[in-house]
Amino acid sequence: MPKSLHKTLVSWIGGNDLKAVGHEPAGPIWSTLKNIQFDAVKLLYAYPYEQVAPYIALLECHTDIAIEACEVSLSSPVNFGEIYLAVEPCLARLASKGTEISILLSPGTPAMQAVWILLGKTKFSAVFYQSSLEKGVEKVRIPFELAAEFVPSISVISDNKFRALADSRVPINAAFDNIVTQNPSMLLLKQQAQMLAERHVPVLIYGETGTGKELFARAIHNASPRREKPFIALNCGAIPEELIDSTLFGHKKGAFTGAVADRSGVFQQADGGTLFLDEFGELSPQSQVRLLRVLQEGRLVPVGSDAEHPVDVRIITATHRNLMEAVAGGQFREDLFYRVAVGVLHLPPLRARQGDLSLLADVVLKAQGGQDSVFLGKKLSAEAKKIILQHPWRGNVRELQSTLVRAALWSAGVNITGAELQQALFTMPEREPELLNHDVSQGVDLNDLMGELAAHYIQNAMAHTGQNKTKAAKLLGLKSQQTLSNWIEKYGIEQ
Ligand SMILES: Nc1ncnc2c1ncn2[C@@H]1O[C@H](COP(=O)(O)OP(=O)(O)OP(=O)(O)O)[C@@H](O)[C@H]1O
Repeated sequence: MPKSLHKTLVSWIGGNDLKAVGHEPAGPIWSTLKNIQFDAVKLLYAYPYEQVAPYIALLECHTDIAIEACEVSLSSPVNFGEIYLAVEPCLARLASKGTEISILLSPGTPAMQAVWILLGKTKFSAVFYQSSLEKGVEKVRIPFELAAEFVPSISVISDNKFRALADSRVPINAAFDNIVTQNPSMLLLKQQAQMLAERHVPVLIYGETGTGKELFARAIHNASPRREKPFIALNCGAIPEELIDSTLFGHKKGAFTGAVADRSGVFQQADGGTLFLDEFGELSPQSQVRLLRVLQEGRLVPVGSDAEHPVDVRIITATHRNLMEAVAGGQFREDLFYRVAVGVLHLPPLRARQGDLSLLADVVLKAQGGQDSVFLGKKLSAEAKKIILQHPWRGNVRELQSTLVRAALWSAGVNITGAELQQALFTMPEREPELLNHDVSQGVDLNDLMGELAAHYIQNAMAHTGQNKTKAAKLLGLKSQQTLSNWIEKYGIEQ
């Protein structure tokens, strides 16, 4: 039978693919090409050409199918707007030739995966694959229709609108004014959050504690068409397992001991509005199943009741855990992950937000002045600002806020001095590394410990240099590539 369609695999080139250079090709792309028959492969990459060229050459030696690789310039691998603008024309060109598009989801960042799913499930009808060491290459079943279930108006959102929204000159909605920043990556995140606010898609916010996940969630709600309806926040990690069902879905009087009256759950309280599920990664496997069912069916049954209630909430989830890793490790349900991880935002920790410390400090002090006259007119002296800029904030805006409040409370005059700020800082004791913590009286195996240390740094250096032994040896202060190989062999270090 003649082939009617050209079957093309499309993928970003990821770090695990590049590791293959110098050996047999490995990584998700090669595994997929080995296992599934395609007519062509189209690869996008945001790594420097020098790093990618040897990989492509290696692939070409091992396969006869046509390989086309295309460099994409991204200011950040999580920039949704830029990723969209790179990916959309590529898929459009393939679709216009009648190509059967298959997308490999594994390589790339969660933002890249989210854009693949958005486009591959809406504008272009694509088949999805993923490849992992544990499960090999699999076709991915994405058990929902984005266009039908989440974005009924997708067809009326024109490319121009999407492009305009992706363009950083779009004015930020006032709902985002509370998010104080002058850091370029945070400004972009505000733009992306605004894009997501306008559409009824679930949002997943990653970030260390106190980085502003709830602040973003509230801003998304306030900028969305649901702004007049409730915003309900729930910390999933703080609810005991036996109460999670009734907290989420409500209960009938008498459903269990202590249920003295009917009570609505957060889904009902947030009806028509937004439900923010913080510490989402902490939900137990049982709760994950029940939540998934409610999200799939759009209906819930309160504990102890027979009556079904329709669910009309927008879900925003937040976590500090890497959920992709939790999915790979089997602790988090993959189907639930894909259901909530449509719009993904990664909030950087405070220590990575250049330019924000000083600005935030001023805003926090001013805001505190509005709440309590004790703080009115308090200012940071130049010395206090210097200490703030030099302090290794662990990532947390809350830590900065409470330090400033303490310093302002203790300061005698209008100006907070350096000494007053220093006094207000809590310094965390450094944790002694495990490696130095063994009890010698119980005996230690020095060779094992040396091997552990060597493996840690050698693997890091190899990853950092794209598996280039000469460069890695240099980074580790070793004489040559041969010396590095000797270490690898001596301690049996896996690469
Ligand atoms: N960019 C910012 N501008 C102004 N305030 C901020 C900013 N980021 C965080 N904050 C403030 O820091 C505090 C912590 O923020 P938030 O509760 O949103 O963090 P979170 O990531 O949800 O924390 P957790 O993970 O602990 O729940 C809040 O008082 C918030 O207003």
